Formats: sequence, C-alpha cells, structure tokens
Amino acid sequence: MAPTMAVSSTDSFDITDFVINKGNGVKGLSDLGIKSLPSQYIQPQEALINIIPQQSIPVVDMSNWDNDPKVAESVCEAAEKFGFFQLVNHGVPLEVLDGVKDATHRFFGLPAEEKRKYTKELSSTNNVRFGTSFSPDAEKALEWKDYLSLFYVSEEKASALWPCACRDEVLEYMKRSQVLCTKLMTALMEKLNVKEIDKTKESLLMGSKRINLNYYPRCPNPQLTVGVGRHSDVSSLTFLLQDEIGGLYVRVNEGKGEEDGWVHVPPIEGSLVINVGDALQILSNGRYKSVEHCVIASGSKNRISIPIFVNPKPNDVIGPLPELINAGEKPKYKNILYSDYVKHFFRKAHDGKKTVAFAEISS
Ligand SMILES: CC(C)(COP(=O)(O)OP(=O)(O)OC[C@H]1O[C@@H](n2cnc3c(N)ncnc32)[C@H](O)[C@@H]1OP(=O)(O)O)[C@@H](O)C(=O)NCCC(=O)NCCSC(=O)/C=C/c1ccc(O)cc1
Ligand SMILES: O=C(O)CCC(=O)C(=O)O
Ligand SMILES: [Fe+2]
Repeated sequence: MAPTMAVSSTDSFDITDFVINKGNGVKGLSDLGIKSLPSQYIQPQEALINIIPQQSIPVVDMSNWDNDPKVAESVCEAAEKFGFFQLVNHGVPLEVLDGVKDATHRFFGLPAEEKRKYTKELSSTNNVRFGTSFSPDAEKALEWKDYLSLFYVSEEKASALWPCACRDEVLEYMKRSQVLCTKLMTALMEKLNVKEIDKTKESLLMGSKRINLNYYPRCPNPQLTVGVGRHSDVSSLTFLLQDEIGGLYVRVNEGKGEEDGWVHVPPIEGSLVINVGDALQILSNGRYKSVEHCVIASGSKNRISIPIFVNPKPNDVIGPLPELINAGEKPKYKNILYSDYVKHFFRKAHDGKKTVAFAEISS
C-alpha cells in the first residue's frame, strides 16, 4: 500500500540504500510521493531522443497465417526492414496475456522485504533476480525501472524457484507463446534458405528463455530520466507484452539517409511486439538486424511490460549460420560463446547497439 507521507526532498536519505539494498526499488521512491527526481536518475542530454511523429512500425494480422503465404512474407519483410513489428491475432489468448499482466502487478505490489529476497545478494538462485535500473554498478545515471528477471531452465525448477505471486501465470504465458515462436522462427529461417530447424538450430534460435517483468512507476520529472536507455536486446527474438500506457520508442532510418529518429510503439490491446535481437543478427549474418529501442518514463501512470527473450542456450557458440556461409556470404561475425556475449552486455550501461561490436570481424 502507498505510504501517505509526501516527501518533498530525498536529500536527507541514502537513495542507493533505500532503492537497491533495501529492495524498495524506484516503485518505493514513487510511492513515497517524492516531488522531484533524485539527482542519481538525471540522464545526460544525449540520452533523450528526436521523435518522428509521422512514422510507425508495421502491424501484421496473423489470422490467415495458415492459408496465405503473404502473411509470413510480411513478417519476414518487417523483420528485415524494421527489426520491430506488432502482431495481432497471433493465437496467444487474451486471458493468458491479462493473467500475466495481473501477476506482474501482484508481484510488484508485494512488500519490499518480500521482493528483496530475490535480489542478486539474497536470491537462492541465479535464475531469479529482482533488481532496479539495468546495471547500477556500471551506470553514470540510474534508470527509472524495477524488474524481476526469470531464467527458464525447466518447469520443475520454475515451479520450485520462481515467486509464487506470479509463477503460474508467467509459465502459462511462456507455454502458450511457444507455438507462435516456432512459427515465426520457421518463416524467418525459410527466407534465409534454411529449410529445417533441426536440434542444433532449435538450440541456437530458441534454446533458452528469459522472461522479465518490468515495472516503471510514475515519475516526478519524466523528461529528465529514462525508463530504459537505448539498447538492442541480446536475444534472438523478443516477444514483448506491454500495457495500455505507452512509452516504448524504436529507432528508425539509422544510416538510411532519411531523418534518423525514434517512433512510438502505440499499445494495441491483445497485440504482441516482436523484435529482432543481436543473436539473430549474428546468426543471420546481418540479414535481420537488431534495433535500438528505449522507454521514456511516465509522469502520470505506473507502466508494466513483459518481454520474453528467446535466446540461444548459454553454452552455444553463435556465429553466421553455415547455410549462409556455404552459399558464399562473407562472415561478418566471429563465433563466440553466447554466455560471454550476454555477460559483456550486462557488464556495461546501456549504450545503443555497441554490444554487437564484441562479435564483429573487423575489416
Ligand atoms: C550470462 C547469464 C545471463 C548469467 O550467467 P551466470 O553464470 O549466472 O553469471 P553471473 O550471475 O555472474 O552474471 C553475469 C553478469 O550478468 C549480470 N546479470 C545476470 N542476470 C542478469 C539479469 N537478469 N539482469 C541484469 N543483469 C544480470 C550479473 O549481475 C553479472 O554482472 P556482475 O555482477 O556485474 O558481474 C547466463 O544466464 C546466460 O548466458 N543466459 C543466456 C540467456 C540470457 O539470459 N540471455 C539474455 C536475454 S536478455 C535480453 O536480450 C535483454 C535483456 C535486457 C534486460 C534489461 C534491459 O534494460 C534491456 C534488455
Ligand atoms: O518496456 C518496454 O516496452 C521495453 C523493455 C525493453 O526494451 C527490455 O526489457 O528489453
Ligand atoms: Fe529491450
């Protein structure tokens, strides 16, 4: 429950201790009713963005997927041109989406002492992590977001280790989105002339999953900070469920000679936002590109979002797929251990698409 005390200044107490160590998160700060943004959250000017109002990312209706090959064609085209698109009529039931959104609110509504049990320091497992911002030790300015990150190993482990406030709904959402995931991957691979997703490819494309529950509380000076800074995901594909508040922006036209800027991803009830991540960029030798995105903070509402990061297995070695190289393409990326790539990503603050350089073959 939100405390009634309205705090005009947070100068008198240790923000890091309150937000990070005590497990209150930025939700705790927001619930205190602070009237101005603590200095730790003030982002440098370059983090703020040039918004292009006229453009948007594609919306693909999947109703006719089985009968009309043009639907898969539009998915592949959206993945190639934009790296980001929304899907409607994708087959994951609305009740499942609503269930996981309710479960997210339930988890973040728990008392700080409960959530604190899942911090890096106290969590009994690396597979469950409650945290705030992205990489607080490495960041010059903190991000206005709390999260619960759940790494899926098996149903048994998830049942035993994930917080019961959200476990069942999150598992259901993961299970019910698997068919969609396989459909999209199959189409994206066919377009690359990869005819079959065998066991090796299944592992590289969707061998592991991480689901994050993101909570962006109402912020006193939203224009001075960010919810999530500019980054690309390190996944192969990300399936993002957002609520009705909005605030996700995607970079368009980078290096294309047109106005480089950011477009809003408007919430569409029942839709899923799909984006290409770095792992698929590397596996496809740059044919599908991961795209920078960021989230602005809201001055009036608490927002949630729930990304499922579909990834290679941590121990997989990723590099351009042999089919592409055998067809004569020059590899743009080295072969690297996927967990090394992810560790490199988590070790630094968000910095656009710079993680990809870790895998690039310098020309
Ligand atoms: C490398 C992993 C993630 C952890 O391996 P570990 O052996 O348990 O290693 P550590 O526990 O030592 O974690 C390495 C570093 O990563 C950090 N980390 C460990 N999980 C986490 C965690 N969920 N969160 C944010 N730091 C973490 C962790 O704090 C640590 O940083 P540091 O303490 O500073 O050395 C391993 O599980 C792994 O390879 N997983 C593969 C699948 C995977 O998780 N892929 C990532 C998909 S996530 C994605 O695409 C985008 C995520 C994202 C997330 C937030 C955003 O704002 C934007 C994007
Ligand atoms: O909250 C969102 O809309 C996007 C979050 C995001 O980009 C991420 O968690 O990687
Ligand atoms: Fe992201």
